[in-house]
Amino acid sequence: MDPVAVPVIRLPHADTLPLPTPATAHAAGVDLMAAIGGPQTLAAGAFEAIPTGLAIALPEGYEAQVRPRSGLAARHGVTVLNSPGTIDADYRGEIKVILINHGHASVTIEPGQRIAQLVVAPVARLSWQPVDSLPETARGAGGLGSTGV
Ligand SMILES: O=c1ccn([C@H]2C[C@H](O)[C@@H](COP(=O)(O)OP(=O)(O)OP(=O)(O)O)O2)c(=O)[nH]1
Ligand SMILES: [Mg+2]
Repeated sequence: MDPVAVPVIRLPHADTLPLPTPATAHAAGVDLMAAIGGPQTLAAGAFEAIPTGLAIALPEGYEAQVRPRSGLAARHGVTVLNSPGTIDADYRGEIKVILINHGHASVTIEPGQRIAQLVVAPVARLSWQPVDSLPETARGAGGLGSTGV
C-alpha cells in the first residue's frame, strides 16, 4: 500500500523536534511528542491539553486518531482522556493531546517526551436513508450484555 501523503508543519515552538516516525517497521501509529517549554507536572487526577507542535492537512476521506501509549498507562496510569481523540481532515490547528493522570502519584511530562500516538484511518461518508423498518437480524435489539458474560 502506498503511503498516504500528509502535508505537515512543525510549529515554531517545536521546530527542534523531529517529525514523528513509526518506531518499528509496521507500527500502526507515530508517536506524538510534547512540545512544551519545560517539564510539566500532572497531579494525580489532573488532565491537561498538551501541545504537540504539529499541524497537518489530512487528505479528504481520512481521520487521525490520538491514542494512548500503553507504556505510559501501564507505568503511570497516564492515558488520553478523550481516547481516541479525533483529528478531522479539515482541521488546521495544532494537534493537542488531552492527557489525564489516573494514577495516585503526580507525573512529570518532559519536553519532547512521547505522550501518545497518531493513527491515520479512512472514514466512510454517510448518506441517511430514512425508512419505516430496519432489516431483521438474529441479534435484533439485544445489546448491552444480551449474549451473557
Ligand atoms: O484529542 C484531540 C481531539 C481533537 N483535536 C482537534 C482536532 C479536531 O479536528 C478538533 C475538533 O475535535 P472534536 O470534534 O473531537 O471536538 P469538539 O468538541 O466537537 O470540537 P469542535 O466543535 O471544534 O468540532 O480538535 C485535537 O487536537 N486533539
Ligand atoms: Mg466536533
